[in-house]
Amino acid sequence: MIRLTDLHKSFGNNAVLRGVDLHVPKGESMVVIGGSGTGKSVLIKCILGLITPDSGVIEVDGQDVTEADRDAFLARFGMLFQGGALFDSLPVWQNVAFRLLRGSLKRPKSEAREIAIEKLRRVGLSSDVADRLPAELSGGMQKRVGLARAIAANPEIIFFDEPTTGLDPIMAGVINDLIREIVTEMGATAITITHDMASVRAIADDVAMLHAGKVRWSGPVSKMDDSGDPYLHQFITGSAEGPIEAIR
Ligand SMILES: Nc1ncnc2c1ncn2[C@@H]1O[C@H](COP(=O)(O)OP(=O)(O)OP(=O)(O)O)[C@@H](O)[C@H]1O
Repeated sequence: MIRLTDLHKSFGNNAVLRGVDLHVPKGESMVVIGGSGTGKSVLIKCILGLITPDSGVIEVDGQDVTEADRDAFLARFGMLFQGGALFDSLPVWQNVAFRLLRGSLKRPKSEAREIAIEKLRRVGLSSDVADRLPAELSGGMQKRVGLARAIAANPEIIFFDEPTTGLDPIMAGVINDLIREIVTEMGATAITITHDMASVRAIADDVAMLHAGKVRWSGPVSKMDDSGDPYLHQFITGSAEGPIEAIR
């Protein structure tokens, strides 16, 4: 369970988060949407402790994250970064097993490799990909490798940052379906940031829309189309007409 209460964060006079409240129950898939610059990445970075909020409380399973042991806390998270963020000089399997080869999750090398190959298989990649370099793979394959890395240590909580950016619609659909399947089978709590409405519909149990520093609307994905909220409606229909300024 992740709970954010009255989270504030400014950079100079740019007040990005202005009282964000958000609750993600255990095992649920929450998708956060909102225009560019509304603070979606800042929100995730606050949860991970990469950015310190100015005020507000972040709890994971009822514990205030500022009181948690850092290593043990981070070991519970998996993250699929925007653009994959693979290490070019490391073979695919070492990218997948990155966190299993060092730090508190460290395993013997042969075991880490075995886990990497199993996770690669889970995302639809065969073992002969393991010793290739990321640059030798297509964008869709790299995204799968990033996904395999995110789940390598069986995290309880997974963040997906723009998981389909740069992929063609068919590959995006494949990645969306994989994310949904994996989150369900792992029983993980997931938070996804995306602009891709197809992703929202494929991945979300619940949706939260950030606007003007707050959660403008949140609710089950099934209620999104009939929310009656003009901001959400404009966003999901991609319309230039509506309360959200199209020029930013
Ligand atoms: N470390 C930082 N220092 C100063 N300003 C920052 C920092 N990180 C983010 N910001 C600002 O916070 C605002 C929100 O940024 P953020 O990256 O969270 O937006 P976003 O909603 O994820 O946007 P996008 O959809 O375009 O990725 C922006 O105005 C950005 O310039």
